[in-house]
Amino acid sequence: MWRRRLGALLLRSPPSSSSTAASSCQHRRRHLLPSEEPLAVNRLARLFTSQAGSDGGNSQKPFIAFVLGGPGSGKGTQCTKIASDFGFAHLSAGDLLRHEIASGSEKGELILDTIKEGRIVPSEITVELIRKAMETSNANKVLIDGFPRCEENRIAFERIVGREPDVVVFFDCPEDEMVKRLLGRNQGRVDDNIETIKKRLKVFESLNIPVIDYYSSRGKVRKINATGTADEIFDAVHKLFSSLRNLHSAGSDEDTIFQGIPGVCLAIICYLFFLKPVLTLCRLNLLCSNCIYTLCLHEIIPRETHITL
Ligand SMILES: Nc1ncnc2c1ncn2[C@@H]1O[C@H](COP(=O)(O)OP(=O)(O)OP(=O)(O)O)[C@@H](O)[C@H]1O
Ligand SMILES: Nc1ccn([C@@H]2O[C@H](COP(=O)(O)O)[C@@H](O)[C@H]2O)c(=O)n1
Repeated sequence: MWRRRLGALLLRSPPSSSSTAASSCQHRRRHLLPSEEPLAVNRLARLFTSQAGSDGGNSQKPFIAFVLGGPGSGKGTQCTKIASDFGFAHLSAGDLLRHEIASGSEKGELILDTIKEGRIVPSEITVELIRKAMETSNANKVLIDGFPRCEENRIAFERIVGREPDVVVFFDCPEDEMVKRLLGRNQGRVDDNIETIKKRLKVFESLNIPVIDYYSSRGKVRKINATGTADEIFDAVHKLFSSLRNLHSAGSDEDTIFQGIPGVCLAIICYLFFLKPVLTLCRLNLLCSNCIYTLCLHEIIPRETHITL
């Protein structure tokens, strides 16, 4: 796997088409034409890609945004807009669970009872549905809406999917506004009644807020004020995602990422050639053992260690 990653680091990627508490939780680029490639880059690329496999698919890990907020804070509404403007696949944990009920699966009854009670479905079930949906979508940018709802969800995702999110978007909305929105939703949901809504709000406070706090401590949370009209909120969301896209051009359809050129000389050659900054592996500007270690063991170099010239 790390070999594929090494290859991806130096190869140009082709433009892609646009594309309350559960029982368990309660326990708490720019394209280089081949002929134009500078010699040094060519050599380096060969060095890495001679070992790299080609799977012909989306070998990049997807950019993952978790979208959190209380019930009725507008997560689903905003995710639809984000997906449409930024080409994300929108995976709603609640929708996946409701589809599972509708499919007549043997887990359906347990899921329905749990949703009616406003509690959280066992993480293994939800994470497996998300994992399958991610695999099916094969998207390079994924919004996971309404997940993780508790620490158990979060830990199960990290274990089963083997990833942390790139960013966590938190829609911050006052309770009375959320209740008003849910009571007016009119989509026939079994949990849009005042009794269940009160339970969901309690679960949000007791189980979901700690997850948001956890990701805050890791610098991943971007809080959005979720009051105002959906369009007003989306203005802020749009700004946020525009800046994320610029920061991590991962998955951007227009920009080809060219990253991972080790060595300041190569980075300068690339800069002159591409007339744009090139990401380098580390501040030492050498393909030193630390970078190799990071590549091999973690398959990806943390974005925080990338620098632009
Ligand atoms: N900014 C807004 N102002 C008023 N109503 C809104 C706003 N955003 C969404 N709504 C409405 O509020 C209701 C709940 O919105 P939405 O389904 O997006 O919330 P959610 O956070 O996904 O809820 P849940 O967690 O229950 O799925 C919907 O009827 C939606 O049309
Ligand atoms: N990670 C999750 C997400 C949702 N649920 C259950 O589904 C209900 C509805 O979810 P929405 O995101 O559509 O509001 C929610 O109240 C939970 O019962 C879950 O268990 N785990």
